Amino acid sequence: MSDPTDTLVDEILDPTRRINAVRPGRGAAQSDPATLEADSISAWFGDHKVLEHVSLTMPARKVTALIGPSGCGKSTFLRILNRMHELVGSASLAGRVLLDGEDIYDRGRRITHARRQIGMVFQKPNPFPAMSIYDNVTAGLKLGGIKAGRDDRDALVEECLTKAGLWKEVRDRLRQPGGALSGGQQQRLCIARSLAVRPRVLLMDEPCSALDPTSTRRIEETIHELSEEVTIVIVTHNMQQAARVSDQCAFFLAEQGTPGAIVEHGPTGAMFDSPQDPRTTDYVNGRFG
Ligand SMILES: Nc1ncnc2c1ncn2[C@@H]1O[C@H](COP(=O)(O)OP(=O)(O)OP(=O)(O)O)[C@@H](O)[C@H]1O
Repeated sequence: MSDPTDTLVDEILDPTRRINAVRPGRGAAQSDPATLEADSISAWFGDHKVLEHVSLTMPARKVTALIGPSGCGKSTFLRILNRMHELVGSASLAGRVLLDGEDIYDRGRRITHARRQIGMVFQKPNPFPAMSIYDNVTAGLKLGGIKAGRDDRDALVEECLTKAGLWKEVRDRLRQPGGALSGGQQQRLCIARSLAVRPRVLLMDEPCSALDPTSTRRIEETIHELSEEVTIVIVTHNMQQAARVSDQCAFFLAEQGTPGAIVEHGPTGAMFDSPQDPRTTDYVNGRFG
């Protein structure tokens, strides 16, 4: 796993982002939720093939859950969706990832272009612990040397913390360190930080696995509230969570040493109530994995 801070820095290095980043509520065209489409993705670490011909459409304004047993390639697939996979030295891939029809892997397309439009929230909350809550949200702007007036920054901080469901809890202590928040609050702060650069897609890699049930519920509410603002793709091991938060699910499986592939995908209700493949039935009913 690469250092998420690098991603954050990369996300905001393009100065064309300036207007959208600092003007809450404007720049709708560039920050509208996008449809993400994986087209026949295969992936390797060295000569170990871990994904084979994975195709999946993740529609705009919907929550897509990636489910499946450990090691079937869910996180690898997620990292391919915002070009983080290529940060691993031995990693390679084939296939295309289309963001509203444009391949993020096209020659000549900068890696930063994908990263700033497709944000990521990690398993373990990773705010800058000594930095204030306020500065955590605006960290991306500062690291990129993007200048914003005080009023714009204040508005952006309030907007992003509100969207992340944290504003009411921290509005009176914005100058306190991010590290002083609870685990669940830290994760929502990380979501707010991701939103500050106005991504069109938000990838979440088991965002609740380090959190207690109450914080988990709060993050799930946040995911629900955000889905109108940004396309969401979430990896989760928790079947109840997948059922609660997602509109559609994709079930990944790597059988007997074969690379991971999607066994079945579809609307979440159908995946849980009437799966087509017996392996999906067994997995969603907790018979393996
Ligand atoms: N950096 C890496 N170098 C080499 N192999 C890796 C690397 N990351 C993952 N793999 C391998 O790729 C395969 C898929 O791993 P991945 O983490 O994508 O699965 P996963 O479904 O997300 O698992 P989990 O649910 O346990 O997180 C596994 O065999 C894993 O060992």
